[in-house]
Amino acid sequence: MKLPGSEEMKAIDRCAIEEFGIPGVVLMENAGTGTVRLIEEQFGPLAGSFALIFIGPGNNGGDGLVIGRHLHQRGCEPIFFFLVNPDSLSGDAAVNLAVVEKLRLPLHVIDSPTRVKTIPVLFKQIESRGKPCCAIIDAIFGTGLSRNITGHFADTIDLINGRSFARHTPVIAVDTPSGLDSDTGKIFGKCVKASLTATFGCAKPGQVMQGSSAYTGTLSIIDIGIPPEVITKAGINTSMITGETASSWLQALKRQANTHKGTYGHLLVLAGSAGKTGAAILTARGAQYSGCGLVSLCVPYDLNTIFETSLVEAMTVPLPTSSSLLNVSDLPTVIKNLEHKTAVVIGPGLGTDARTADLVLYLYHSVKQPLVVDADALNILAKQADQLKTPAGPRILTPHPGEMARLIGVSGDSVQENRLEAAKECYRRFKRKGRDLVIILKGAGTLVIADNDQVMINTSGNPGMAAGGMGDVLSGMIGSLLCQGLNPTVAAAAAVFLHGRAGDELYARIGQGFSATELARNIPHCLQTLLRENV
Ligand SMILES: NC(=O)C1=CN([C@@H]2O[C@H](COP(=O)(O)OP(=O)(O)OC[C@H]3O[C@@H](n4cnc5c(N)ncnc54)[C@H](O)[C@@H]3O)[C@@H](O)[C@H]2O)[C@H](O)CC1
Ligand SMILES: [K+]
Repeated sequence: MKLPGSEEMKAIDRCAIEEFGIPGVVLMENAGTGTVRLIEEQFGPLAGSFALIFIGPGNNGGDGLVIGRHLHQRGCEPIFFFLVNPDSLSGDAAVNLAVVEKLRLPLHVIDSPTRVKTIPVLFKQIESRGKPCCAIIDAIFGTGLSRNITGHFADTIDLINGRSFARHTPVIAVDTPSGLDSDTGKIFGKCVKASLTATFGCAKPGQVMQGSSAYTGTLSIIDIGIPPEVITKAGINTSMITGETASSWLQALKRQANTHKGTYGHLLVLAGSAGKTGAAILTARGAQYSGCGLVSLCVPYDLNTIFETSLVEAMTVPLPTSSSLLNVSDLPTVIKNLEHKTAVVIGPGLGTDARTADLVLYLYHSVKQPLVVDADALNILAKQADQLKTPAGPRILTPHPGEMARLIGVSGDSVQENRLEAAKECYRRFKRKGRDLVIILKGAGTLVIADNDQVMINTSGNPGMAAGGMGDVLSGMIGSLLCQGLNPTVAAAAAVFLHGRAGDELYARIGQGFSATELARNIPHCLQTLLRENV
């Protein structure tokens, strides 16, 4: 499902209107009627009630005028609060203003902080007539918002969010909550907190970023009649990873009768050190439970017994000179064990000792197979970010925000403030000509950036997964999907969704507090469900 940014949405609008001849006022009408239908579906019949509709300066306001007119059609009285002088409206919004004026629907001009203060009194007067308020409609700003919200606009948003009246009345955001940056999910100073967002044509990247759901509430996409050819023509490279897309990708894992464990690949895991053997064990379990044929681990010699007793199905290669951590002195043994492997995972629980770092850097450059680089291996790479040469094969980097900060040399806060930009910067820094690169920025709304700057935003996952070990399981799952034949981009994106969905099933069933081990154990059931969904 495509996620056009604000400029791409404008181009889609223009294309629908100018190339395909669909009048803008028709798109606006569809936006309005679609929103009213959604309100009725979600909140029941509207007759005999009233709605407050906040109108802004642009076409978002125009949508609000259409919504008000159709509420009127349904016996719900629209009370328009214009945050600008109505005469300043132009284009399709002005067309709809003229209709509202001919219908003599009530409107108030609230174009100053003083007038904003009169809204609670106005509300009480309207409510005293005995009708309930069915909705508060935010048609102030949409994708045209371009700077921080100030003045009476800001006061109005504060009023909507902190109102003492109609506390239980749903706030419906038109196209997007006013104040939310449709591209990044950042807030332009203030932002409406909606119960429901009716967005037009496509969802926008900022609406599905980490933390955006606090402002969008339930996000519902309204079809306003934009032909799919227009969306395709727009060449949008940001999309959502949904159950539907993951299910279609995962069909490739369906097993044929005449197959054996070798059919499903052999993953080599380079992970673990004294005190952090669990990370390596979780990586192996993530691989095994997502269907990898064989899993082998190169581990420090002295820790081998721990792995052998913990991982019955996996094989271990105790590295002779690595006592408690992986040591570059064992490179010949590692190189020998790379033979006949389908994919490699390096990093979980490795530590960042100089002897380990030398091994990581050598393997980052020389491993021909797809290599998943996670955890401490990322921290080691970060120290050499500018010296890295072209690697011998595809690379999948899986940083959490802190590791991302180290990889691109910024603070953790700035990564979280603009996750999309951080992930793109990381991609630019590590991308080498002729080599597949995938960057996964983990966290709520995990981002997957792959070749040709294709950006995917994950829609599965939940706060119950904010616990140690979850990333280790994911790295094994990516390695496993690579071993089963998915290409690096699809393996990364499908694993990210499957990982989050496995967590969602546990979160729904037992709430927070489940472990990474339990999540890994839940992968087969989750995979089975997704494989069924596509049939
Ligand atoms: N295909 C579609 O998705 C359709 C979308 N529609 C709606 O149109 C808006 C986008 O309309 P636009 O006029 O470009 O922008 P806005 O309505 O969001 O208004 C922006 C308006 O406000 C000014 N402005 C920007 N920032 C600020 C600020 N901080 N303070 C004050 N004023 C600000 C700016 O100059 C603009 O004039 C889209 O979201 C949909 O709701 C169509 O109606 C149907 C097709
Ligand atoms: K809005």
